[in-house]
Amino acid sequence: MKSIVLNQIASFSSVKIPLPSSKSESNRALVIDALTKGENQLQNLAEARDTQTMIRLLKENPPIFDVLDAGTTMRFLTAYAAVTGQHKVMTGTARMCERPIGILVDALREIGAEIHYMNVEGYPPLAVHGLKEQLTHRVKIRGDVSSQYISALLMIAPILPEGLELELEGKVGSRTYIEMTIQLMKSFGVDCIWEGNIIRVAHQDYRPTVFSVESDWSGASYWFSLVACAEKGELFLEGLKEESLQGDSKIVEIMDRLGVKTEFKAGGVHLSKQQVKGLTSWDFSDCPDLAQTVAVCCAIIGQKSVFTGLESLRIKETDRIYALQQELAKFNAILEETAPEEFTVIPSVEMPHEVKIHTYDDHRMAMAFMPLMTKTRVVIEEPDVVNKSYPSFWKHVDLIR
Ligand SMILES: O=C(O)C1=C[C@@H](OP(=O)(O)O)[C@@H](O)[C@H](O)C1
Ligand SMILES: C=C(OP(=O)(O)O)C(=O)O
Repeated sequence: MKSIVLNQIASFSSVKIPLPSSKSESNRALVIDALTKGENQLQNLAEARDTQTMIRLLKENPPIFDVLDAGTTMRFLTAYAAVTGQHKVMTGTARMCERPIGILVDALREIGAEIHYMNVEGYPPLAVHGLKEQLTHRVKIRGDVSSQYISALLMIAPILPEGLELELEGKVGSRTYIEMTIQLMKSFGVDCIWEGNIIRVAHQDYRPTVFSVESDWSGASYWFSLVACAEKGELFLEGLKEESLQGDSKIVEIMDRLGVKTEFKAGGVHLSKQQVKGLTSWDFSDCPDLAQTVAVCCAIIGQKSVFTGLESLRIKETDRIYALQQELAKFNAILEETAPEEFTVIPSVEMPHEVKIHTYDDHRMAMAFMPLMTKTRVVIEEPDVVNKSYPSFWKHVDLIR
């Protein structure tokens, strides 16, 4: 599909949204399942392309692991191939081959894996020749580029004959995703000890487990934003629970400030409108995937706000800072770098009659701009990008229209 047209709709009545499952939880459960040779029962796995790609590669076990544009699949399967002693080529889309992986490769090489860059040093494609012998159980690793390298190493750590001790250096971004990995490993019977900047994992066995994946809080964020932007409207988001492994559940707190009341009920959450309390600033270090949702929401509802912790956005599916700046400008809003690594959202003062949003091969660009339909007619280009994490997204948008 070339584009999708969202006609203006300022209000809607009560609608139920059957949220998809989390791709982050699914991809961790799948790697752990593969490491335990599939003795688990995994329920509610995500429909996300990133998860379906993981399932297919693990099942078919081709010599080339083409992960497409899935960051977790690339990072987790590189570590998986290394620890299981396999010869694999790891590759993906052109953009995936621009997303750094050197920090993970260095750590795996120190542990004893043989890995070669096939094109550019520090980036996929890679030729992985698995580990023959563990050379060390102590590795230092930078925490400020991607937490996925740390999660990848943690999940293979109990399989290593000597276990693993990771020393995290510098600022640790996306910390909640590391916590998610540790919690998930615990569900499968493995203990990690995290003290200060050291995480220790002894050699131990994963225990066969029945594991059910939760609904996706990152996907839920677009619906929170829709309620914040609408004149009137209520939503019921199915499957979300108050206690979650996902750091993106922070959206409840953020949206409480932007005019959304959240009530946890049996079977999900009920969202309704409340008075805007104001959001003067927010640090997105622990929830980078929420930044686009919240930036667009602030720009629409007239909330000037200062955002920090956006460093990792430049190396995701696209340069998300650049993409946001370009697309917000189309309805006269600004994302301005007001200090090093500090960005201010300056809301729209005048809304055009139609806005055409370019999506930059980034699912979150398409979904974050959907709530703009409460103010004007929106055309979203290449809407199928949502398949990466939320293939049923536009079907769910149709429930509102
Ligand atoms: O571990 C995960 O499941 C993820 C970690 C985050 O990436 P970084 O650690 O690279 O910030 C996040 O942006 C991504 O969508 C999913
Ligand atoms: C950054 C994302 O995913 P990944 O890094 O796994 O490609 C995302 O889903 O927003």
